[in-house]
Amino acid sequence: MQHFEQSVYNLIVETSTNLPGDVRKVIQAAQEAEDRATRAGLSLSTIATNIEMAETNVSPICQDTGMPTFIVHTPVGANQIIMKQQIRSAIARATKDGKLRTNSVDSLTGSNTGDNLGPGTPVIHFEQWEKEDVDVRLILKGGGCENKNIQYSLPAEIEGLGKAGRDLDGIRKCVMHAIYQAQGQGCSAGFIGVGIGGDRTTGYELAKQQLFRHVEDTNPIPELQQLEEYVMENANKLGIGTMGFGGAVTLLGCKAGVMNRLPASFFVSVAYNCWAYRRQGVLLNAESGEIKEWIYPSGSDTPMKLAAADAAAEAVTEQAERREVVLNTPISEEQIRSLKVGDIVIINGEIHTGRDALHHHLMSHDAPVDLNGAVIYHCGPVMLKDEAGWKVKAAGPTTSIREEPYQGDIIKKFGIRAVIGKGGMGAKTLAALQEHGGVYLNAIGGAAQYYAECFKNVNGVDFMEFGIPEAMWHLQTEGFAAIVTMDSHGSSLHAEVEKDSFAKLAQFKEPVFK
Ligand SMILES: O=C(O)C[C@H](O)C(=O)O
Ligand code: SF4
Repeated sequence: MQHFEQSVYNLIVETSTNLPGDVRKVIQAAQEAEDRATRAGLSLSTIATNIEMAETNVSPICQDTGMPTFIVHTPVGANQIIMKQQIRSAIARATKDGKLRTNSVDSLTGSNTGDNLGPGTPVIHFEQWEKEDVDVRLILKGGGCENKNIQYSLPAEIEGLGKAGRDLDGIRKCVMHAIYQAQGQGCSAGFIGVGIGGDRTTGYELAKQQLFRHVEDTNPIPELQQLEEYVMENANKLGIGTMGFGGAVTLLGCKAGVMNRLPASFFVSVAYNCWAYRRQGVLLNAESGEIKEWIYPSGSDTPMKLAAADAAAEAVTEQAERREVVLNTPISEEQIRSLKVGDIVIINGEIHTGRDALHHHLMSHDAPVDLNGAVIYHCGPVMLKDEAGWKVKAAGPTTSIREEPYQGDIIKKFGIRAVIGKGGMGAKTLAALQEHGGVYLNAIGGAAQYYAECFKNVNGVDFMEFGIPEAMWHLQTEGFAAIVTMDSHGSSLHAEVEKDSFAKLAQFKEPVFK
């Protein structure tokens, strides 16, 4: 097994940087289905470009490289203790090389271990089988989409859909609601794994296991095949679209599995995965540990480029028609008040990253830099340091709604004019934007390579003690494009899409499966 560790390292790098062919195909199909002149269409071409960039740069597709979760099948008698040690060293090495973000955080102290190792991380499941080879599969599922997982206990009264019983039709309602409640916050268009039955723990596990299925496969259980087909036919009618901007494509895949349950329990667990659906696998020679074959089609065989170049050309034409405003930091109130939902903003100058730990801190402390007229970017980047200093390796937006309890107060306290993130924010922030004169700018979630290119220099960093993702990075920025989705006049695209999709959810109320 001398090559085992290297093979696992290669698997990690491939999973983080090269989206598999079956996933790429459905993203391409979404591009075809979506009107390219819309916000959703433009976002999909950015996503396609980002997928290509990650492959070329051998850098993370999305900065959130998730909870590394391995499922390993070994021949009887194989030494699992050594395998576990080697998986852990491969994880630490991939982290050091900037292929994974430092994602393992002490839940009590908040300190980041810095190497992705710690109690519970990475997750490794072993299973023995009677074959000769070792099968290692890995999924990197990010925190934003993980937060949109949901579990239902039937029978239940489901918001917008009424009564859901302990039958296939009740399950159908849970799944439709799960897609609705994710809105754009899990970086739609997404994939869902559904686990029917089990207990609360095994139900979620079953849901996540479904994400290891091939996108094109067919469910062998007729009822579940029917369910999957129904969901694929109907989910897009919710109109949530890419990043929750509204649009024709909301869901890219649905896979359901079933297991027995206790008489008293009936759980339906849904694992939501963003478009950055990073999972791969390798079959290894059990003697040498060398890779014999890859389990999922390689992304390199399905280039996004044609589609990306084509769409980019159209996007240029489109941008000529769309209002585009260039803003240099610090930004004045007058400039902000002139912006409306739908405008595209291009930001130049220094901006500052800030997410959960920073927002909490700023509630009761001063800021280390002047934030008057500033732009805060909800982002936890992948950073690497060499002799020349820090470099941004991947830097897409994080889900903004987590900052909802703080954002309005912080905007007013420090005089911030723009907040960049994804998925939108709530009523409290909207009111603060209106009162103080601020905007919320939505960037494309997961497009971490695309945005990393906009950061020309790392001017400085504060709060390194929060760990790399949570630190406050001061970034010299050029040409960062984002869409105004909440303005200073009380308009919010997110509130609109949520309201529209809720109205559309009601069409799925009547029973379908008897
Ligand atoms: O932690 C992050 O960088 C992003 C997260 O995956 C999110 O979707 O909010
Ligand atoms: S930022 Fe979006 S694409 Fe990246 S892990 Fe989170 S949900 Fe997925």
